[in-house]
Amino acid sequence: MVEFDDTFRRHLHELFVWRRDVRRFRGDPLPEGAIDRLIETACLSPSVGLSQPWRFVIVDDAARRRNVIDDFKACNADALNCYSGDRAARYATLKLSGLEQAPGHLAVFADKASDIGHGLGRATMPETTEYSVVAAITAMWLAARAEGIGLGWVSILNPDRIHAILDVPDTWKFIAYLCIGYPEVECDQPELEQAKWEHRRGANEFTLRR
Ligand SMILES: Cc1cc2c(cc1C)N(C[C@H](O)[C@H](O)[C@H](O)COP(=O)(O)O)c1[nH]c(=O)[nH]c(=O)c1N2
Repeated sequence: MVEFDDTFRRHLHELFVWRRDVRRFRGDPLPEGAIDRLIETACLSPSVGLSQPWRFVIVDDAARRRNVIDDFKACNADALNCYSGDRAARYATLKLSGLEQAPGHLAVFADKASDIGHGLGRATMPETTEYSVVAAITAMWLAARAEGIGLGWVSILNPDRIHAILDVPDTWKFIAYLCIGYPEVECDQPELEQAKWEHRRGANEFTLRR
């Protein structure tokens, strides 16, 4: 039996407050096995029918990393073109990935064809497979922060292109590309809020009572 006391709860809350999406990484490498440890923690996450549909690809190959960075640049240029005026000018100043600096690159997929879990919970909501993978990424994000390691989620990518670059099975759906490394700074405020792109709103704005 494990009990969590008030001190732990306070620290846990601090972990939620101080977890950040990190795009600015220091150059120093991650300790040996750090990404493997994060993956092991991620595998403790809830998953529909205990299907554990998460699939991880540690991307170390320099040519594949370069191709991912090139894809990000192309997608980010396209995204910029979707804005105009002041919003476009502001978008252009944002740093939206740490792909070039991050010592760790980790792609995460959802295996849509796996029999693990025997389909339990997925019949009416097949998208619960993807939800399970996102739950695992969240666990990894927090576990990383607890070790002082920063994680940045990059979605400004073309999923088909990432599939081809990483040469993974067709049944794997691309969920996330994660940059992992030590952050340049720690902060309790989202970078997009600091950049005045958007501000964080409170729970009352998103909660209904019926
Ligand atoms: C599914 C998904 C996809 C993305 C993100 C997040 C999530 C959940 N975020 C990070 C996002 O901007 C960030 O979480 C919010 O701005 C809130 O900041 P904190 O995470 O609290 O620091 C993100 N950030 C970024 O710079 N480039 C990106 O492509 C993405 N993509």
